Amino acid sequence: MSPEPARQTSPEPARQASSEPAQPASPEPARQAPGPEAEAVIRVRDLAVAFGGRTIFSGVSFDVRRGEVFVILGGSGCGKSSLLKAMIGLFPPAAGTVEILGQPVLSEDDKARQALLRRLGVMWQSGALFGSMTLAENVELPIERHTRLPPRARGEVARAKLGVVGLGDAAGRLPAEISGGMAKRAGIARAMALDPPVLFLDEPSAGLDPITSAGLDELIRGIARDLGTTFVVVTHELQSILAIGDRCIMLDKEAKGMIAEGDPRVLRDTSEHPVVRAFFRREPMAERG
Ligand SMILES: Nc1ncnc2c1ncn2[C@@H]1O[C@H](COP(=O)(O)OP(=O)(O)OP(=O)(O)O)[C@@H](O)[C@H]1O
Repeated sequence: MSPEPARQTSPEPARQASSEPAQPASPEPARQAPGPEAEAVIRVRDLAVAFGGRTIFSGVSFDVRRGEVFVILGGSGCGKSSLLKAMIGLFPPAAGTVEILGQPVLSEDDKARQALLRRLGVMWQSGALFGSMTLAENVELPIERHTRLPPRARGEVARAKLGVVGLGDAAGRLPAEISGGMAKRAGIARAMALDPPVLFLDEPSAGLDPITSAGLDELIRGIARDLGTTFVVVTHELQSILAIGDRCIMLDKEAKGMIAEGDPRVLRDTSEHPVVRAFFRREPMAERG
């Protein structure tokens, strides 16, 4: 796989003059998001998902641009995880198409489909590590399955990936010997094992305390910035959305579709949609329906 072009980064914010009062650290990205001119690495068009005749959502269309952190958000049960699964072709949608890296995810050509899947890294919310294997062995698994690298080289790649997520010293530990935050990091390292240009993360902060969650957000932003990886992240953690998201879409259970798209900070500050406002401002919603 050819290396991805480096992410365009914004210059560091100017240092404050010493006479200015210290500002609290902003949770918001201090970097330039890829603009509309950036290539779309994912194109979702008119997507609908239904289970047993029940439509979860329909008419969902958006692009994910190269190098951005794209967030799928919305309340419980609106179909975020189902959208993620449909995007990577785990099941056929009721309608619509998804193209990733210029290829349809549900290509009839099985070889092409497998080759595309190999280029996508996925970390599931429930994506537990294998308990009997060390972290390094867990990360080695996809390398062993999909490459012909000899064991020693596999081990080196696995340790390098663990180094990227700050677990270089924990390569020999078992999952039971590490914290929940470390396990998420190890899951990201495993998802990165084959250097995917696109990483999908399903609820990465679920079950983490706010400080550990903020550390994970930093990691995601760092990988996007330094390696140019494109992220698609499902989450309903407001802090995370504002910290990592370049752009987002919001799904809604009642609308059975998308109710907002854009920069999450702009949506927070300007959206007139009652559900979007309630979500970003943590306002209670009146009963709907
Ligand atoms: N394989 C399936 N078969 C039948 N129904 C399903 C299946 N997967 C999901 N659903 C239903 O689809 C709806 C959306 O589920 P989904 O998990 O995609 O929502 P979500 O927004 O990710 O929710 P949460 O934030 O609670 O994880 C739910 O009503 C769920 O029960």
